[in-house]
Amino acid sequence: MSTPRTSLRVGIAGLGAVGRQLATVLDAGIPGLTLAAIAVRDEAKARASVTLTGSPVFTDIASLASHCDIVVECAPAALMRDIAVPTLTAGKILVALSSGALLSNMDLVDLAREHQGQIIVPTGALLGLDAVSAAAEGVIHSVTMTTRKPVKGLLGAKYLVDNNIDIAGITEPMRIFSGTPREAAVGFAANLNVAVALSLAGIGPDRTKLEVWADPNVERNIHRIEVDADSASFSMEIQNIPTENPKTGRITALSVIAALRKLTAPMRVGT
Ligand SMILES: NC(=O)C1=CN([C@@H]2O[C@H](COP(=O)(O)OP(=O)(O)OC[C@H]3O[C@@H](n4cnc5c(N)ncnc54)[C@H](OP(=O)(O)O)[C@@H]3O)[C@@H](O)[C@H]2O)C=CC1
Ligand SMILES: O=C([O-])CC(=O)C(=O)O
Repeated sequence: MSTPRTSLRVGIAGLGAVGRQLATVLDAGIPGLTLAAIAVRDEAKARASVTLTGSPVFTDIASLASHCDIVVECAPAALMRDIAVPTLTAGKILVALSSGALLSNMDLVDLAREHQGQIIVPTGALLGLDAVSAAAEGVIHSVTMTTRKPVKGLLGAKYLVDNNIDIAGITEPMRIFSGTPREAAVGFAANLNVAVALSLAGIGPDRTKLEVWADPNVERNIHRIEVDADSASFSMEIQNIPTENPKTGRITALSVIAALRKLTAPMRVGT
């Protein structure tokens, strides 16, 4: 009989909207995956925010990697390096949700290569990165994404503050940004990680085109993508139901679970 695959120890960095959902699903039991540790900054508050039957270690982000084989980064973007460097230096896997923060820290890819670690950017709150990466094996002519979010999913973004754009009282949809994912990663660090993930799968953060609308008439975070390539043209749209964090869709944590399952599954579906 062959040796059974060992269980991969998963660590969660940041117990917010995504982290709590991930912790709950992992704690309920997924074959091949064990919730080993959670990095938080206020342990008492974190323990009170989630009900777990298992006993993961509660620790800080500097020590997290030492308890795990995989670290899922679901913390504010500004903490990306603090989480990624110890994980990748130890040759482990980093699942990066604050994908916008990767653009200004691309040396992390070299660090992963040097230590045989790996950075996984999951599809997260988006869709279709399988088709976009397949098309990128040929020639993609253009990728355009239009994001439409309720006002509360955008309030407080740096771009709005820096440009004195007031969306609080709008009664009609308002186009608030037209540019690239690279620009959005700076101006909307907590709102448009999906655009950066799309760009990394396709034609990069400077050639991908992005429009962002604040829309008082929608309740979901809606992303529409149009791709024109030499292999296919396709368009797709996702309408995300927000979590308790209005910026974050419910499907985000589920996308991470699906990606983690593929690491040990005897059959993988999708690229
Ligand atoms: N790629 C994608 O598709 C998506 C990416 N995202 C991104 O994923 C990340 C997580 O999203 P979400 O869960 O909604 O965010 P939340 O704001 O709900 O959660 C972030 C958590 O990080 C914690 N945190 C802050 N500082 C530290 C620290 N020093 N050590 C440990 N924990 C800390 C916060 O704790 P405290 O409660 O103490 O403040 C909070 O619980 C964000 O960057 C978001 O932009 C989100 C959705 C989709
Ligand atoms: O891009 C993000 O970080 C989150 C997002 O739009 C969504 O959840 O729909």
